Amino acid sequence: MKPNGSSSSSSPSLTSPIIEHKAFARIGLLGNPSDVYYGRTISLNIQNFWATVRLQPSSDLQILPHPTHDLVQFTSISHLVNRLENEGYYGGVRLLMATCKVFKTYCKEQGIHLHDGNFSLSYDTNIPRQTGLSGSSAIVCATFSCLLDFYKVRDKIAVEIRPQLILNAEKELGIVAGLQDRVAQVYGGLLYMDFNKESMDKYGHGDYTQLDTSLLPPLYLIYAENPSDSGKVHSAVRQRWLDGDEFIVSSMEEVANLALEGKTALLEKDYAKLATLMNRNFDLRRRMFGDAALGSLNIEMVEVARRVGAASKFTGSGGAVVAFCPDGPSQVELLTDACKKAGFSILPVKVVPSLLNEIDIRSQSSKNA
Ligand SMILES: Nc1ncnc2c1ncn2[C@@H]1O[C@H](COP(=O)(O)OP(=O)(O)O)[C@@H](O)[C@H]1O
Ligand SMILES: O=C(O)[C@H]1O[C@H](OP(=O)(O)O)[C@H](O)[C@@H](O)[C@@H]1O
Ligand SMILES: [Mg+2]
Repeated sequence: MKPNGSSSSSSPSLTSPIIEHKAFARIGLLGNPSDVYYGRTISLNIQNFWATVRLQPSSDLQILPHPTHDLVQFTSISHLVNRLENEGYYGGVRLLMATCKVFKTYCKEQGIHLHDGNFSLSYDTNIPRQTGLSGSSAIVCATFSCLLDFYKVRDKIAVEIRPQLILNAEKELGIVAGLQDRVAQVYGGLLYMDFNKESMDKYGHGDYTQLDTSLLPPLYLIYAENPSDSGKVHSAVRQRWLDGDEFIVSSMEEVANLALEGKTALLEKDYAKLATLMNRNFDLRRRMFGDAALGSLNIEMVEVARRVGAASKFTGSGGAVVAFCPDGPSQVELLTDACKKAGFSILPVKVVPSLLNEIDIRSQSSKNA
C-alpha cells in the first residue's frame, strides 16, 4: 500500500514556473497576547504590508539571503555595531530554513510523499521590522505556502494545522510566539480564535471562526521605526505564567475574555464597547509586562492616541498600535496631527479578504468543515 497521501507527481523540471506567495501583516484587535496562554483573540489580516517569498526550481537547494535584511557587508565597524544594536543578529534566512525543516519533518511523520526536486528560496518584506505586525510569521507563512505548492500537497495538510506548523518553525528558533498571527495569515480576513486547552490538546489547534470584515469600524495603524524582539518581550511573563503566578494567570484570563466580549460587541456593532475593551486590553498588558519591557516609545504611541480620545492598544508585542476613533472623522484628524507631531506614522487599516481557496477549504477536517 502507498503511504498516506502518496503523490504520483514527479519532480518539477528546472524550467517549471516560479512559485510566489504573499503573506500579509496582522493586527491583534482584542485578546492578545492570551493566544500564547490558551486564551482567545480577535485578529485581522491587513493589506497595508506584506512579505513575499519566491521559490524557483533549481539543481541544488539554496536559501538566498536578503540584500538588506540579512546584511553581512558593512561600511565600517560602527555600521555593523549600529545595525546589530538596532535590529539584532538575525534576518529572515533562519526563518526560511526552519520552515523547510518543519515542513519536511511533518510530511515524513505523516507519510506524505515529497518528490526529490530542489529549489531556491528568496524573500522580501515591507512589514516594518519587529513592530508587532507579525513580520516574522509572514515570512514563514509565505514560505510554507510556496512549499505546499511546489510539492503539490495543499490538499494533504489541513488548513487548521498549518498555523501550528508555521509556529513550530519559530519555536525551532527559540522565538516565543503564539498562534494568532499565523491563523490570521493562513485564513485572511477577520477571525475570532479560541485556543482553549481542550481543543488544543485534543486536535492540536484552536477553534477558528471567520467574521464578516464589514463588522469592523474604521481602524488606524500607528507605528514607529523601533524594532523590539517579541521573544524577549514575552519571555519573563511566559515564565511567570508557567510558574503559576496568580496575577499573571488571572490577568491573562481577563485578557482572553475581552475577545469573547469583543465578538459580541462587533456582531452588535457596539463600538463604544469595542473602544472600552481595546483600552482595557492594553492596560492589562501594561500591568503584566511592566513599562520597562514594553518600552517608552511604544507606550507613548498608545498615549498619543488616547490623548485625543481614541481607543488604542498594541497590534502585537510592541512597535505598532491599532487605534479606533469613536467620535469619527474630526477625531481622526486630531489623531493624524498628533501622530505627525510625535514623529509616528499613521495609516488607515485595509483588511485582507479571506485567503482560503477551494482546495484549502476541502482540506479542513470534518470538525471544522
Ligand atoms: N523584516 C524582517 N526581515 C527579516 N527578518 C525578520 C524581519 N522581521 C522579523 N525577522 C526575523 O524574525 C525574528 C522574530 O521577529 P519578531 O520579533 O517576532 O518580529 P515581528 O514582530 O515582526 O514578528 C527576528 O529575530 C528575525 O530573525
Ligand atoms: O504580544 C502579542 O500580542 C503577540 O506577540 C507576538 O507577535 P509579534 O508580531 O511578534 O509581536 C506573538 O507571536 C503573538 O502570538 C502575540 O499575541
Ligand atoms: Mg513575530
